[in-house]
Amino acid sequence: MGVIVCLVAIIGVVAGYFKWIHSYWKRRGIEGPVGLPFIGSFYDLADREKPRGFIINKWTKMFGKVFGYYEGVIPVLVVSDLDMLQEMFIKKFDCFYARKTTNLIHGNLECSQEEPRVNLFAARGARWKRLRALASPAFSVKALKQIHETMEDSVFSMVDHMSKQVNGEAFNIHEYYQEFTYDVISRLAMGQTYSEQFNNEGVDIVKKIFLRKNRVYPWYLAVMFPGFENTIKNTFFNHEAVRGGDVGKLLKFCETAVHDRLKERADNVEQGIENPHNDFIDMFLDYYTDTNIEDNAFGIKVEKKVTSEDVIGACFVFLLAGFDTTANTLAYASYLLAKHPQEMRKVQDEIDRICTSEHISYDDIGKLRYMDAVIREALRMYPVAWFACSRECVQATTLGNYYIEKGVRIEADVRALHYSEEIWGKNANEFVPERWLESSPRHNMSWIPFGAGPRQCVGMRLGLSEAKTALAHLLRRFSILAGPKTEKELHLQGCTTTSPEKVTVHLMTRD
Ligand code: HEM
Repeated sequence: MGVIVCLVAIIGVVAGYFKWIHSYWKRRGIEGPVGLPFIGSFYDLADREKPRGFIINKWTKMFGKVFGYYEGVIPVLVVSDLDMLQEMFIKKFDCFYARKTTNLIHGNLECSQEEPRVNLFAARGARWKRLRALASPAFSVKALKQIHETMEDSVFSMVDHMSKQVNGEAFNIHEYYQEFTYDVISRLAMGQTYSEQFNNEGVDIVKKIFLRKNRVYPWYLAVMFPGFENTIKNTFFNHEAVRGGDVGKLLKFCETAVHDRLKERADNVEQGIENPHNDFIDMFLDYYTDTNIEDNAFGIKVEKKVTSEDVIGACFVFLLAGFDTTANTLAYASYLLAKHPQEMRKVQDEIDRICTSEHISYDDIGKLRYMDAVIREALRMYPVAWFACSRECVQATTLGNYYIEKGVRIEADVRALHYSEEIWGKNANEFVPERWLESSPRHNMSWIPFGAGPRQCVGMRLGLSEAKTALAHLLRRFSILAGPKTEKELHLQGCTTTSPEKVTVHLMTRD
């Protein structure tokens, strides 16, 4: 009897504690969904078949431009107020330099003992600053011009593969884009020598990583007990939601590539051969050190040095980020163009006018204004990485009239911004590339598919030039058309980025 009373008392205290935690927003006069006991809204937001962006947007419609929910015990504020976002992403970056982590279960991301292998996407503070400084040169205009030929070669290969579908049955064009973007990033980042589309084992692995489920017990534990995230990570290390399964396979692949390269480079030095600069691994390894790096405090100059763990982390994140986002962007743009043949012909006319030789140069791509408008509009209607447009408060401050405590996580409702009639007018729900050709001024937080501020997507220029080069070559030879099998509405999936399950179109020779 005594044991039962004790148990009931403990359960009562624990339940009371969680209930109190889940009154955080109410105590501050901020509305929002309370969610389930213990896990808050985590369950709703971890449905692979109903991406979180849609759920959050449904709540914005109910509660307004600023509301709060709970990810387990962590209070999360959702914002679609333009000025508050400007403050968070740009003006008060020093208070929000950490991204809210929703992709892997981590230890302390600022501590190299807990997280020796951190990557640019997840890193925080001084570690992030150092990795960003190392990565940025690879994405400069100069660097993109240098790699344009390699990327274009992968485009030729993609168009060749796709041409087998010409004038035939409807097919899933997304698969071809996934092969293409993985090919490009493997060549740029990992030193893959030739195009290997439809022959690359990595594609299946990265596809599965993006389709992982978050409704798994390590995640439930991590959101209920965030203070023990490192212990949870170590206890369930080999779980597919942590560092096992396909994540483990991809990490192993990057690990082998980096260790092999280190050996190759050491051999070169011994034989007096100059080390090459073939890919991102070489670029990073130019700054290699085999001693541990102590990052300085945030804001202080950080030395440009990397460990092998840093390079493995970089390869991992580039393979993932470079693959999925651009393939999805291409798939969405193709879907919209297939459904809007007039707009597709306008893109084709522009390509015919500007791209007059066999190769399409980086500079030609920059002149395709209508194409640029189409891609921007596709990313407005289908922002692929809205989960990443988030931050964690690392130093208490205010946003607008709201006091924000350290540890509060903040998420932009990108869909609310991108579909706002206040911003885009009455036709916000329609595909209208022309809106990008007008010079009407808009708040710079109105369109944030690449995020904003110092942590804006480092690969933005690469992703855009890749998507435009691929579409320019494809549409110059073929037309993408909708047919009876084309989806009326795309089925979108994913717990992190938002991918279409498939995009079914026809490819036809041009009249
Ligand atoms: C159309 C394509 C792409 C889209 C829509 C996209 C979107 C995004 C978004 C929304 C963020 C978060 C930004 C923020 O927090 O403010 C991000 C970050 C990032 N992206 Fe992209 N991305 C794309 C292509 C790429 C490519 C091609 C690469 C690399 C090869 C890449 C690598 C990264 C990395 C490393 C970060 C983290 C940057 C940091 O925290 O400093 N992305 N991306």
